Amino acid sequence: MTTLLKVDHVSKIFGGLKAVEDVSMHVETGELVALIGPNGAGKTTLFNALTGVSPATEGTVAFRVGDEMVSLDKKKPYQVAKMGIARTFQNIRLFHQLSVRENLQAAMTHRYKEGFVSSILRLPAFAKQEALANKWTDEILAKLDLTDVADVITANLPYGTQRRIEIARAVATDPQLIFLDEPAAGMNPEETADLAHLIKRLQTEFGLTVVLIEHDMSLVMSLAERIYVLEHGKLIAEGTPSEIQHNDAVINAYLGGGVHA
Ligand SMILES: Nc1ncnc2c1ncn2[C@@H]1O[C@H](COP(=O)(O)OP(=O)(O)OP(=O)(O)O)[C@@H](O)[C@H]1O
Repeated sequence: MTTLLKVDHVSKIFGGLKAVEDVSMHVETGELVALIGPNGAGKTTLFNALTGVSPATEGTVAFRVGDEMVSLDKKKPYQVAKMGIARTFQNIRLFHQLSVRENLQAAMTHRYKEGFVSSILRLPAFAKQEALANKWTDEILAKLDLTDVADVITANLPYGTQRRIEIARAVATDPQLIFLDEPAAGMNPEETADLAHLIKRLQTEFGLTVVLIEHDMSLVMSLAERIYVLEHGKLIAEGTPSEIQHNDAVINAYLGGGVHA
């Protein structure tokens, strides 16, 4: 196994609040890892620190590019995306007035190598790129069962489908690593079962490394190979689903909520 993402002693402070405190973790290439913890534990803050959305106050983050581990510190979200890291958000952030296809194509723009002049003059090289992007879009739409709704305005689609489109859009950026922030939030049991299948496919079929924040414990326990647990900004445990379910510190953190699948 090779390490794809390495997080060393990351902290994030908001005013006087240490939302994330001295977190170190690693993600191996091809793994499906979950990050869990009670409400307000700092999970989204950590995702934001790792993806340049709201940089860490302290610590370092490195991502593998070829044989090298490259620092993500001070990188802007678009630079992080270009390096091969995609993410979805807890609250859906699609272009709601655009079609599904247009949402995916907007996510692909950094794949275009041709410049502005080539694009406005519609030079042959640009037309070739555009044809390739259309082909990629069709492939992703088909693989994520979205072909039937490709030309529908996303605002008019059910919530579960919008969540799937968010994942499709993240896939369209051609990432190596994908962060999913509470993808099952607000889904009914049937949608959640479909989602679990899709997340597994991201790993097995699309060859992606997946890091998942999720409150649905049965989803986490059935999908994750390894789990990190945050409480009050600190990592309190790391292990396999079975180890986590029997970890006293984790059971205490969830007391009343239940960590069992
Ligand atoms: N921009 C911000 N400014 C100040 N405090 C913040 C900010 N963002 C988050 N926090 C605080 O940081 C702590 C961690 O929040 P965060 O959203 O990361 O937790 P979480 O584990 O993702 O929670 P949930 O599971 O409820 O989504 C909380 O106390 C929250 O109020």
